[in-house]
Amino acid sequence: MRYVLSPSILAADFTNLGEQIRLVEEQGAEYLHFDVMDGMFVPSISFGMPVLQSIKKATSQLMDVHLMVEEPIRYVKDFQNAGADNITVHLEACKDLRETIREVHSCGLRCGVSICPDTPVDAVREYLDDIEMVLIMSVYPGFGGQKFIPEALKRIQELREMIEKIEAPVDIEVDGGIYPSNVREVLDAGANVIVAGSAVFKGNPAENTKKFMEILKSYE
Ligand SMILES: O=C(CO)[C@@H](O)[C@H](O)COP(=O)(O)O
Repeated sequence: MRYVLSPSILAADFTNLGEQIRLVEEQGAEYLHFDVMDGMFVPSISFGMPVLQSIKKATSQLMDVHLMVEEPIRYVKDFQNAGADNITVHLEACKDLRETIREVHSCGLRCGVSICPDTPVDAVREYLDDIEMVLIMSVYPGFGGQKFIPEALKRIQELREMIEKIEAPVDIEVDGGIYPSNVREVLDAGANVIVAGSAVFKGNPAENTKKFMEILKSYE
């Protein structure tokens, strides 16, 4: 299994974004997590296609786009054109999740399905044969800098067992409140893609990424 860090630029210093991205890429972060918020599915509004388009030119990292928007199917092509590689949609936000997954795949992109902390893990079971990743939220989506919800660990374990049973090559990404101090618990539970915003970009992004990468490498 590959273990990957996906730094969430929501916590980055936007006056210095290019440089911050360079620092995390240099330390081996293979993905860049791009949180899109619409003010409807979640209360906050973040950024969209023009920002992704600029970032895409500045790095060779994989663009890991997390759409926290109502009816994300409306925006899949736009984010493909802007440079997305993975598109993750929320199960709770889609009228027709199967159609949304088809739309992501028809754009040639990897598809993730995300679930909020109160959505039963079992809700993703019927999609596991059709997607590349499940994103388990370990905070309520909408804001960076929140505290990790410990119940997420059981949910990760449950999902990993489900995935192993059907032998599907599905990544488990976990997002929210992850730091070097608790990332091992998340990995031990069965996650292999780690999103970290504050823990990477607050302080020294290079040093912070290095710490995460040392831990992730020790799992390979
Ligand atoms: O999607 C979200 C929040 O909705 C996350 O990607 C956060 O951006 C993670 O931030 P930290 O909890 O790591 O600060």
